[in-house]
Amino acid sequence: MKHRGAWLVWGAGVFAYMVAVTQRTAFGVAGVEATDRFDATASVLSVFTVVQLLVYAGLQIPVGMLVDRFGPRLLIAGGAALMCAGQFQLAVADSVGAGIAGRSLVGAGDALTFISVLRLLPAWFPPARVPVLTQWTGIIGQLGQIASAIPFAFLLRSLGWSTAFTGAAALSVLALILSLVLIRNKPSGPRPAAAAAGGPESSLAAAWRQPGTRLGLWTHFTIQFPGTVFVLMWGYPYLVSGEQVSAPMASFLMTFFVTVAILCGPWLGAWVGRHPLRRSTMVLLIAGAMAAAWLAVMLWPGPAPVWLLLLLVSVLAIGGPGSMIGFDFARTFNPASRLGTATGIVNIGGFAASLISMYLIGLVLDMLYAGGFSNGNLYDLTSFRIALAVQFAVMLVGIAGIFRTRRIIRARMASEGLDLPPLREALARERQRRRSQRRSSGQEGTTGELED
Ligand SMILES: N[C@@H](Cc1c[nH]cn1)C(=O)NCC(=O)O
Repeated sequence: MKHRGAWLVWGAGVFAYMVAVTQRTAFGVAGVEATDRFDATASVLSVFTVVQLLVYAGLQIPVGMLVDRFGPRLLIAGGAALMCAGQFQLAVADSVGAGIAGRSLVGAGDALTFISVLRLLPAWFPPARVPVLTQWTGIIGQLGQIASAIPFAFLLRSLGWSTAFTGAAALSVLALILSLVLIRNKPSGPRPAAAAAGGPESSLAAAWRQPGTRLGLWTHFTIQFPGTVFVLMWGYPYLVSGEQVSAPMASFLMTFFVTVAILCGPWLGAWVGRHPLRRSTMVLLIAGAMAAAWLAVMLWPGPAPVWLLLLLVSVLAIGGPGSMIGFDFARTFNPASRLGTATGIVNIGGFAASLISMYLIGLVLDMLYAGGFSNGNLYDLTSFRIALAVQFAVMLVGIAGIFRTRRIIRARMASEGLDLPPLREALARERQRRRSQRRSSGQEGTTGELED
């Protein structure tokens, strides 16, 4: 049952997440100014991003356990406070060390936010609504990038570094106030399930032992990273220097990425709600589509045509909302008492895979350049394509993880008498269900045939 005030609680949580995404992405917009301010090279600047992501990923499990112990409200507010401190530190920083300290605080505050906001959903909304609302949380959060790309960038260019970062810090003060005023961990009334018995260690061990959590981790690992690597690091230089795309076209492709991610999120959420037993199949299909799109671009003789790049960007963009299926696994396979811990485990996947891939791609590019393969151009098209192909290896690791954990889950289901019908049979039943639904006009079906 949905509870009174649920939308306000969720709204404040989503606002806090959107602000976190703004803080996360603000530094990327300030690259040129940061080079001047810190007198730093490109590789030193990339340390800012890597440290921030490392802090974010490293804190996921402790934060998940803290959410289970103290509830989301305190953590969302704490996250906003840390990000405010981090952006203010950046506003006044004038050395690389001081700047990295600011980015670390931002990464820590960011780490506290997303899984805490997801933790609010099952407490306030009926289970059938949670997959779609999980997607909406992700989608609305991504709009935070627009706040850093437009108003923050405007402040930076017109009023300068310190004012822009102080303004960003002020945004987190607003998120802090709203979360303290509007967010409640759960509706008032009788206390639901008690906290995990046996303390934090056993909650972590129990969440990890649950193969559904690991299936979520491998899901997030496999399909979130190709898009993250593309948007956060290598996509723009690959398009402009490798594929010889003009700068405005590259920016258009990046914007197109966000648009596709926003458009397909609700559809994916609704699909997952209707076909919970086919979630991993959807994940594998998305992974296959990503690998096929990259392969087509890499094998294209010479620079790829724009239509193919649009196709690539669309498929990569589906990875963002697609990876949210990982959180759905965490939610449906774990009791509420350790949901934060399980969600934290899942959320490490995509960020770990992204960091590994970003590093390996840079390493291969450097090796090809040093070996004289790149014709004196670090970002030579063929070298770039070879370097980007390391993503296939990372993806294979993830797919192997999905198959392994899915096999364990299906074996457990079979031992409990829950046999999954073959996909072809399930699809035929689904078609049959749709036909009879159309015939009995006006009657709305709520469950899909694939659920049986
Ligand atoms: N998959 C992303 C969020 C997302 C949703 N739609 C597009 N991207 C994710 O896992 N986010 C975690 C975070 O902290 O932002």
